Amino acid sequence: MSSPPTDSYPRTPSLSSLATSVTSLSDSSHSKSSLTNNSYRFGTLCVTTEHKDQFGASSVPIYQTATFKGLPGGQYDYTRSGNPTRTALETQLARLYECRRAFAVSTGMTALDMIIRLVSPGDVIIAGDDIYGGTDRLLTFTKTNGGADVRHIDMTSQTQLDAVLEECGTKVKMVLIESPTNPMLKVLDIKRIADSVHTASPDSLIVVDNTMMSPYLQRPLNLGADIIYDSGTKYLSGHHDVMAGIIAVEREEVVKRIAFLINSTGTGLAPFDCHVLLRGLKTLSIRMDRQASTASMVASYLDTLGFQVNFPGLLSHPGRDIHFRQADGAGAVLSFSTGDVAMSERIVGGTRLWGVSVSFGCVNSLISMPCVMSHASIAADKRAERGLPEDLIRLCVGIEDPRDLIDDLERSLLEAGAIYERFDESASIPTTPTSSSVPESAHASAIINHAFMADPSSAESWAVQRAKRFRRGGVQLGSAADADETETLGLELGQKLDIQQAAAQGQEDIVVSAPGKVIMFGEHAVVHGVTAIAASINLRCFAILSKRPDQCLRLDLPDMALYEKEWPLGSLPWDDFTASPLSDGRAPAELDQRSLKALEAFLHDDGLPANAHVAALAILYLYMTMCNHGVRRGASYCARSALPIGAGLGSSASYAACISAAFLQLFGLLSVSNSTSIGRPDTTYPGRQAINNEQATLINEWAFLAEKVIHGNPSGIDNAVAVRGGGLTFERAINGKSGGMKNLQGFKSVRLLLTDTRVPRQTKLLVAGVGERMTADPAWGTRMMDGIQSISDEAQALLTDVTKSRGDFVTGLSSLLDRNHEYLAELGVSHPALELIRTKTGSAPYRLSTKLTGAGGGGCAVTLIPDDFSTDRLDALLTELRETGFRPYLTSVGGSGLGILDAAGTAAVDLDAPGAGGSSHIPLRKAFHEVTAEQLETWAEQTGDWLFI
Ligand SMILES: Nc1ncnc2c1ncn2[C@@H]1O[C@H](COP(=O)(O)OP(=O)(O)O)[C@@H](O)[C@H]1O
Ligand SMILES: C[C@@](O)(CCOP(=O)(O)O)CC(=O)O
Repeated sequence: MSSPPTDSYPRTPSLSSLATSVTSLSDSSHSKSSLTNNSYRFGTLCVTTEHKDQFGASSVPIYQTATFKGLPGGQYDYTRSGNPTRTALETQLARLYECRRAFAVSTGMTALDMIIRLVSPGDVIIAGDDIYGGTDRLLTFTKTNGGADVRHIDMTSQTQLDAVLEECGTKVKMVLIESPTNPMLKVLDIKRIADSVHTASPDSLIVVDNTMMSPYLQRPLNLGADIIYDSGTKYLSGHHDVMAGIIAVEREEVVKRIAFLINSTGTGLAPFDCHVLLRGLKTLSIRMDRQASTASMVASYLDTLGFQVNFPGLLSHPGRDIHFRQADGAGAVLSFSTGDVAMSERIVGGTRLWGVSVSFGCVNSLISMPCVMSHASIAADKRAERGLPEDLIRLCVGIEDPRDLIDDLERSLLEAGAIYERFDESASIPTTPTSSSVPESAHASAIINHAFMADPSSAESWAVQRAKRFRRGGVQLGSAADADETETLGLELGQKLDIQQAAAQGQEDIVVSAPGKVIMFGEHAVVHGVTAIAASINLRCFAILSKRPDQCLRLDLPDMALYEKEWPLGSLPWDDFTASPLSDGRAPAELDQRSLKALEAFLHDDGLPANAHVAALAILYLYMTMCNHGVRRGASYCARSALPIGAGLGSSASYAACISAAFLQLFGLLSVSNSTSIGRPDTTYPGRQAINNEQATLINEWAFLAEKVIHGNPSGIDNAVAVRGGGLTFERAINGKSGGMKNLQGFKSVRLLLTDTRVPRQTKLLVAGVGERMTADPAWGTRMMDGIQSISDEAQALLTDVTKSRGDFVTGLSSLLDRNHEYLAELGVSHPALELIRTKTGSAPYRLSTKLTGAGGGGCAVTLIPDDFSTDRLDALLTELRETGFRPYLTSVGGSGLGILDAAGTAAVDLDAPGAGGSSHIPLRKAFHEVTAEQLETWAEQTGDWLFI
């Protein structure tokens, strides 16, 4: 086997000539020596070299010299042609590859370049269709620059191979293969390919890229290959600190030609790099063992999660049997598809321990998306043609503790919405060496760690058990028929989860509601410190929040142009979102402008109307702020309002109160129980006072924050009413005033007509407009504010004066309404439509008092209906208003504030079901979506017991 090099290629001197004091282990370099592969096993070969030097150096010295002195005929003259450090490395590589001769060149691509130069123009090279991007690039260059004719085929297909062999016959001079392939991990039958190619074209060289396996796991020269090349940058060196390429050859004539090319082109590996590679080789087998066993765990983990995993170690791998016939292990590279490029990008970007990097074989684990990284040089259409999925993720497993690697991957998968947690008990996590049952001492934990690592099968089953805690998110689109039967929680790519099953798994829904309001006196002025008087109305906003085990947030806002959005949590702009709750979970006093901007930028180009945009913004702002308390929780949230929106009846505040109460519960910052619902004084809302004052304050503070997102500079009155209910006076803490609110009972018996002009307007702009006018003319502003304050004072007195007759009370209130409206008109917030309603309601035969309510500029007018106002007249008025195009609502005021559905009493009711009224149970969320706006109130009442503030 050992045949000394001849003069036709660079001299490769005997190392023994350098030794003076060390017993020679070999008398010939680049040969299988007395320390043969038969004598020692691979791991031993790795750490024993044939090197000997004149001083007995234990480690191969670095001959950092370009030239060697001496007369012609010496063993070395010029490092391009040969260098003792390179000789030592090449000798070692030849032992590991069990070959006649190994060469070390500057990179793996250099190795391929040297090999490709062995063919001539017109020759045919057959290459696989799943090859490294750099290989593809070099082959394309060869093909397009008058070199060989390159044919890419699926090398797993004997038919395709036979077809090219048949067509090209002996013109086939080289076949390039890799097994397993990179990155699809397809397995090729090396022996079968070598045999059929050699039969069809005996001169053809079978070239195997063995980088994925290294000589430790696979030695293709024994399978009929002629040349092996290996990127030494990968497993051979193992630390990503050197670049190198290896060519291993058995046939002597090939040895000569390769040696000639390397010498001629000067591509031999530099001495220092040879030294680094030699050092890396010592740990090759031990690294590979660890990396491969962890890779097996990771592959089983991902496979159990339900991903399409490519790894020859998996029982399901189609090439498994062939692989284990020709290789000693499955290796440490695997790939998997998620079904969605963006999701894959999030997974790759979300890992911390797995480094995002090209290449593989390092002691550190790496993650990449081949299509945008290592294989980006292959054109997209070619990638598609060759079946390389754009969403493919490649994992190159290192030597870290496998549990940390799985922890890191799992977190990223969760954050990307690729998996979500199951809640069924059968999926409990197995006891692991890191669990709390493990003794604390360092010694004990070392023993357990050792046992864990030393038993690959138990480690693998640990990984499988662990994966069973999760379900896969994304893809797996259900059929249209499925869609009717299961409730789509809107997982990004249509993953379906039966809501009843979800409920059975403990994912109960949170249902909340909050009332709208009518401002009787003091709107706008309240922003500037004047007392306002307001009361809740019996039209409410409702919201349902379903906890989701996956890491996604979904918003359904049917009232906002059917706004439907879903985001994997990992895709939200966390980096720039720094707002967080106070340490006790309370709301920060002010909006964090940076966080708000980040969210605005995130939602910026969603192409939706501004009101939908701001509605989503409010939810996301509260949600992300609460998340920054410590934990991110997936949820689907849907809000619907029985209130007219943007009509001045506090739809935004009731909406904000719902967001607050729902998400506070999601994050466990609020939990209410009906055990406190003592007293139940209000017969309409049996659970009244079940939510205590402290909880009401918490909800109100968060609701105010959401109102700020929607309104910019609200006074806080709307959300105070939406949360507290009833009637109240409200003063903003501004201009040195302490601010506060007081309950008022007087409204309870008042009948109001609210007439929606249906003229859209924006509170934010109207409030800002008044502010600007006041700044421009402070004296005018003061006059306005003082006037409105005195109206509020009079109204307060009236509402609390128990001595007043009912008639005087109503008349007094009516005149205050008229006076207040005049001020509002002077503030510039009325509208012709509002004035028309005033005219209609104020003229004969009705003679009623009306004012605008809320921000004005359109929106609603409020008309006081005296107790003795006849039904006929009222009907006539309603008809007239409707015919004019307005939308009148008769309402009572002073109802309950924020309510939470008592989970214990939860039952979904289908109002349309035969014999409805509670008998037919359908998923809560589904019912919530399906009932009409008018049915919402009834649906809510029938659904269960409500707890109120
Ligand atoms: N049911 C709802 N769904 C989504 N967003 C809502 C809902 N109700 C209110 N909003 C938000 O509040 C805004 C209305 O606020 P605003 O103009 O002050 O009117 P209002 O006087 O009714 O509070 C809407 O544009 C939207 O952003
Ligand atoms: C105009 C204002 O006084 C009341 C809110 O009006 P509206 O319900 O958003 O139309 C503003 C505020 O108090 O924040």
